[in-house]
Amino acid sequence: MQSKLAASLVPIEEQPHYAFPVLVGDIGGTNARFAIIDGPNADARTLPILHTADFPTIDAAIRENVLPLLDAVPKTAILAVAGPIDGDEIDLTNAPWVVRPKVMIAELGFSDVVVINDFEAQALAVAFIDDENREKIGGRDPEAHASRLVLGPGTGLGVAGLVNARHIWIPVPGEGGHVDVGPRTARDRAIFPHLEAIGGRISAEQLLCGRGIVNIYTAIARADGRDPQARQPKEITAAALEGADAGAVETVSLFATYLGRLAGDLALVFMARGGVYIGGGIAQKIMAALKKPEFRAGFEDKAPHQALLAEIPTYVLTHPLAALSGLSTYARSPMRFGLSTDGRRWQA
Ligand SMILES: Nc1ncnc2c1ncn2[C@@H]1O[C@H](COP(=O)(O)OP(=O)(O)OP(=O)(O)O)[C@@H](O)[C@H]1O
Repeated sequence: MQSKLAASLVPIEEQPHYAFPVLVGDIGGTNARFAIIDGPNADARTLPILHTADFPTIDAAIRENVLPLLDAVPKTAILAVAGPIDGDEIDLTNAPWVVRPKVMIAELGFSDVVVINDFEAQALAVAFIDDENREKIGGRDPEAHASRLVLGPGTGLGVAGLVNARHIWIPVPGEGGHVDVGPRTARDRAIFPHLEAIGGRISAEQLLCGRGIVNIYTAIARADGRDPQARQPKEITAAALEGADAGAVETVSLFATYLGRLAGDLALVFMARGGVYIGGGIAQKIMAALKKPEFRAGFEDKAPHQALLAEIPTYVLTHPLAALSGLSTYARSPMRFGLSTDGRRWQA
């Protein structure tokens, strides 16, 4: 009775319908991942991951390395991008690509192009996730219909909420990766002056992404009076997991603490009793470090709300292509989601 009422409240003309084949794409600052869905009941077939730096434009990447692998030109493209969607030319925040849906329709042969935020796509994935695709790190069982939160360090730091209302899941995108962060402990107060302020402040993304790992590592060295070595994020996390370099070990420990603190703050904002999910490329690679006490301690240490946070479960998303899986579920059954396509859908 209740679900019939809910369905009747969603005007049918507001529920999009997509023609197959549908190409789904997750376009990050470093990696571009695609999958093709041939029909409403077909499995998504994932295509080889491309590096954005290897192609001058997204159109060249699709024309040269996606379309030749397909039996037919996709009718629909649903793309998730790391960047604000405002108009017909969508710039990626951390890469030189520009997504031009009108040009894609004219030159690549698509009839329908939808562009959403990449963490909105992660939120779609979290709506119907199962235990196989997540690893729990602390907390009680989630409340099935309570709000959820997904955040993920990658090339940048993405954040989205996921709210259940009127029996559908509504992703809430935002720029939560750019909130201010500040020092709490004496050690933080020694390290923070050595972090570069941008526009007079330190934002979460300056600590919680690939570049952020390097920033923490460098600031620790400077705080300790050492010249920092130039190292890649993956070299620092590999050295930390081997226990080979004290600066690297502390970097990953602080990264886990800072990620836990931010996740806890945002869980309070969303009252995320449905669970907090850590996506992005880095979390899966440092799972062992996130399972140590620092992450949950940072998450729960929120007086006067420690008891509330202690109950909220945190997970690492272990699906290797979570955003694509969310986009695929959405392409097949958009009516299960409250995803607005206003200003984000272009049709031939
Ligand atoms: N083992 C590792 N440890 C730490 N950082 C890593 C590791 N491997 C890759 N990275 C960093 O992860 C980042 C890439 O993350 P990801 O794979 O999520 O890419 P992306 O989807 O293109 O990013 P985004 O969606 O944030 O733009 C790069 O900054 C890279 O240096």
